[in-house]
Amino acid sequence: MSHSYLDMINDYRDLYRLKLEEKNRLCGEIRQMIIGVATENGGHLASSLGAVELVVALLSVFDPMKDKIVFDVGHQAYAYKILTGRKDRFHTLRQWGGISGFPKREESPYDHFDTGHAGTSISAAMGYAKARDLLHQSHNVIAVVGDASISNGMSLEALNQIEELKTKVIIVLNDNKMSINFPIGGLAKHLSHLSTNPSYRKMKDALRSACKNLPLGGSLIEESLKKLKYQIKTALQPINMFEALGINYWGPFNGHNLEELEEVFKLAKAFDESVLIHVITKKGKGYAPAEENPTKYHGVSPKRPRPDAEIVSWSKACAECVERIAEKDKRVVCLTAAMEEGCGLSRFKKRFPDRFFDVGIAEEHMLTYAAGLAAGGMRPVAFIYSTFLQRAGDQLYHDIAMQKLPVVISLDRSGLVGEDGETHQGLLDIPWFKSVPGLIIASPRDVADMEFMFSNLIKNCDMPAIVRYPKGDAPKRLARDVDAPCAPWLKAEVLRHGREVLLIGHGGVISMLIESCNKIADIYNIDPTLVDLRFLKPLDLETLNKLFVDHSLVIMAEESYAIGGIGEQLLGLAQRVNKHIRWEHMAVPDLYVPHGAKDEQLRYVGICCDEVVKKVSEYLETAPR
Ligand SMILES: Cc1ncc(C[n+]2csc(CCOP(=O)(O)OP(=O)(O)O)c2C)c(N)n1
Ligand SMILES: CC(=O)[C@@H](O)[C@H](O)COP(=O)(O)O
Ligand SMILES: [Mg+2]
Repeated sequence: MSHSYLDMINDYRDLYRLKLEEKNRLCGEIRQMIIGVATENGGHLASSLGAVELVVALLSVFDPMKDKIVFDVGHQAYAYKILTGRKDRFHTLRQWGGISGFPKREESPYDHFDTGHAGTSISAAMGYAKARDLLHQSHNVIAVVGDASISNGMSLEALNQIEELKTKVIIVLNDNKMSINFPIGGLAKHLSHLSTNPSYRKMKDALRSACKNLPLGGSLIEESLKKLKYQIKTALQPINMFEALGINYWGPFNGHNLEELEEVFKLAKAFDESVLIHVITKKGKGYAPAEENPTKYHGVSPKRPRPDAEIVSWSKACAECVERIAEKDKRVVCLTAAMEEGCGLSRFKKRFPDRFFDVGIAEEHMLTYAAGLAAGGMRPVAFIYSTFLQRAGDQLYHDIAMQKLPVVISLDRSGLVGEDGETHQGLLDIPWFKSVPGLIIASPRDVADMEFMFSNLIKNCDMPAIVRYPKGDAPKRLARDVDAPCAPWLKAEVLRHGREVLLIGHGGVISMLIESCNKIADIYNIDPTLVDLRFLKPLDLETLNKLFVDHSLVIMAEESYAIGGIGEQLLGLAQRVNKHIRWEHMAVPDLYVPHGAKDEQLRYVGICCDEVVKKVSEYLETAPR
């Protein structure tokens, strides 16, 4: 499709040149660009398609060169990127060295706040607004937040404070009646009440008459705003949570009607208090498959050769493993924080609806709810991405581990995650949680060990535990004879008995270390030893100390930050038993790993076979032969 209007304009600054009808056509062209690039590169298709008119109207009324527009999660901001100077680079979306899939300050002066985790936009906008007031500046601050993200704890904490802060923030609530799946809870019901309540008709009429005075400005607008406030208050007699918190509520408006949106944004710009503008949009708008199935098209994967049907994802394998245990053990319940599909739980939900809980975007609540379930005699398994567990660190420590409650955290997307980039990497779970006393941390290399670990944890262990695994496909059996049993509980497993060079790893790096052993043997005629730690807490020091004594070079690899990694902990132990040992820790350095394919990220941080071989060659150059 030719992009005549998109070609006609450089960026948002040229929007004023387009008539309303032309702007609507521009929205169609922007949609086509988003569909084309996200289908190729992967990305958040449905959310961005639903926010096109919202973005065009915002950029027609506000100037992102001075006004601060903060997106919540930021996965709906593709049209914003296209219209703020990245139209010609949009085809590099989420690719290594390309533009990020989320707003990123270092990428553009128009991106005012880095986002990726839900619930941050209102707090950040309030900070921007208060700074503006204290510095006697006069720009506008706008938070764009979805109907599920506004239910996140952080959003509610911010909404609670906003009235007292006596500063003006414009909140655009983008209500498409969807999270990734359907939104849960009382707030979702309240929003649908607000969208359908007839008394809002009166308010919209009042808003419309106030808009008529806009061009005149001055005292007339003052007058009509005063009248507007009174009419809104009377119109909104039925409880409205935002009004109850002292926040002006306007809406609902049609989030695909450019004229209506621009009108209300202009009024909000002239208004002298914080206001929440409730807009109704369709997730996936303009692309029938995404409109029909916004869950499936929330995030689309980059085009890659189809893995063979045999291969199963870690998420699916773990969920099905827990499902089999739940068949026999009625105490087992599964929890997710709005990530049912991502964590592979849809089948569990269908089979055990009474033992499945989607708490919404509420990780903190999920963990302490799981603690209560465990205290009450259940065996909760909380499925959560490593990056999102960062939100619930204290709940894991204070509410679960300290009370020794048997909650199992099924920790998905641990390690490097690929195209979502910095905000979604799973690199902190080991440094943060290996210090939690009494917590078991398991890191299986294959499905066989994962099943052994979940089964033992749920059936025989009254301990809090994490089972961590990476994004992507799970090897059914790796370095394991067909009918060989799993290694003993809490023991490390020597996968290859060799000499001089010792490779240590766990979870997703084991297959790379196996490949490295073969290369080292071929090139240097050295037969390395390879150990799978399997358990990161407690560590199997008995096995490890014996190995440290007998080897002179140790290369320890893990997809975790080096600082606080297991490799850092083991170094001290190794030097105690063999002060001549040479130690190499292959882990993520002290930096944020940008978006791109996972193998590009692994090479960038040096967790790869070539790096292992290089370290062995450097060692051989100096080691006495
Ligand atoms: C703290 C946190 N938990 C979970 C997620 C995963 N996530 C990304 S978008 C999303 C749904 C957001 O729904 P909504 O705010 O309504 O935006 P929409 O996608 O409908 O436009 C979720 C759960 C996240 N980004 N951050
Ligand atoms: C925006 C967001 O946080 C989620 O959509 C996340 O991108 C899902 O990640 P996966 O694609 O790995 O399930
Ligand atoms: Mg939504």
